[in-house]
Amino acid sequence: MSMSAVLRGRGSVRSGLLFVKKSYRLIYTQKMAEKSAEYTSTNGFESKTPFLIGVAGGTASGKSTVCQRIVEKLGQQHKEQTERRVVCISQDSFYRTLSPSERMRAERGQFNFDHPDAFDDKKLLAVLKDILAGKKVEVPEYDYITNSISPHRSHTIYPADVVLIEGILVFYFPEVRELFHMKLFVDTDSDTRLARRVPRDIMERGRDLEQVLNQYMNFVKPAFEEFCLPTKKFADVIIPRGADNLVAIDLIVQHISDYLKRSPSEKPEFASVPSVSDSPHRSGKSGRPH
Ligand SMILES: Nc1ncnc2c1ncn2[C@@H]1O[C@H](COP(=O)(O)OP(=O)(O)O)[C@@H](O)[C@H]1O
Ligand SMILES: O=c1ccn([C@@H]2O[C@H](COP(=O)(O)O)[C@@H](O)[C@H]2O)c(=O)[nH]1
Repeated sequence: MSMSAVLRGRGSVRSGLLFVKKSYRLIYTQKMAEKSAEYTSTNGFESKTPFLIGVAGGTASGKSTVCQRIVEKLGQQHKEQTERRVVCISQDSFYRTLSPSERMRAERGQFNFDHPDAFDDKKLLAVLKDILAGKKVEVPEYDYITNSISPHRSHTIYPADVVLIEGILVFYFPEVRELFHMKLFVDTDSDTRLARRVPRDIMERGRDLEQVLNQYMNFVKPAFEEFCLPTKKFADVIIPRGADNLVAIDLIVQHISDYLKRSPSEKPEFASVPSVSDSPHRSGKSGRPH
């Protein structure tokens, strides 16, 4: 693939960042290729550090699903944790511990979990730095029913080649943002996101309809507009329609794969990356309509 191949959709390239609106062709820009060559120094860490990818986007935009697709396409989903070369972390694991009065408000759906202050950004930064330093880290599991970190459940993240961290505000904190080698923004329209969040929160997060809608109107929507949406401008790649966008996901996977091959660190033995023409979308096997 030519280094100067440029995506020529209805997107635009500004200051080396790629803004993609609706249609895609190729996703490499000269700037991105140059950035690949700078892999050893882009975030101030040594060359053996993992390729760190931030995945931002509104609630229920499909961030986790996009990460899952990337893991699958890199052939990692069935590997043991210790063998995985691509791992995913959620920013939700870095919600801070609430005070007793905040906890009472949270139980009534009156705490703003979409505000940057709800996160322990210092801890998130420290953990990401440890990951970049090639250390094994423990990442707690967040419990949306108790609105707190599970005291007894955490995941060990072993040194990996690619680490994805997804969350509504992963691009909000400048020191965290600067660590990423690649920044993705999952751009799914608000109606779709709300339509997905309602059943998810009722079925998986122990809420009732009134609670979900009140929280959405009072906190989630205003905070998305104030804190999350403005971070879209930091993205290298914007993914319209989230996980439905198989073309974008294939191109990103291809880029990660190429990026890793070009780095001076160990060459990962990823499963072969399917070409765009192999994707289920193109071969008519897509499960989900656009
Ligand atoms: N492309 C899609 N089509 C249909 N449902 C989807 C799609 N992407 C995600 N979902 C569903 O929407 C909900 C939120 O998706 P998720 O990936 O967890 O979003 P996020 O991580 O941004 O909160 C989940 O129930 C998921 O199964
Ligand atoms: O205790 C909590 C913690 C978070 N939330 C909501 O979760 C979303 C972020 O998770 P996504 O998977 O990206 O949707 C955020 O909008 C919070 O409102 C919660 O309801 N309770």
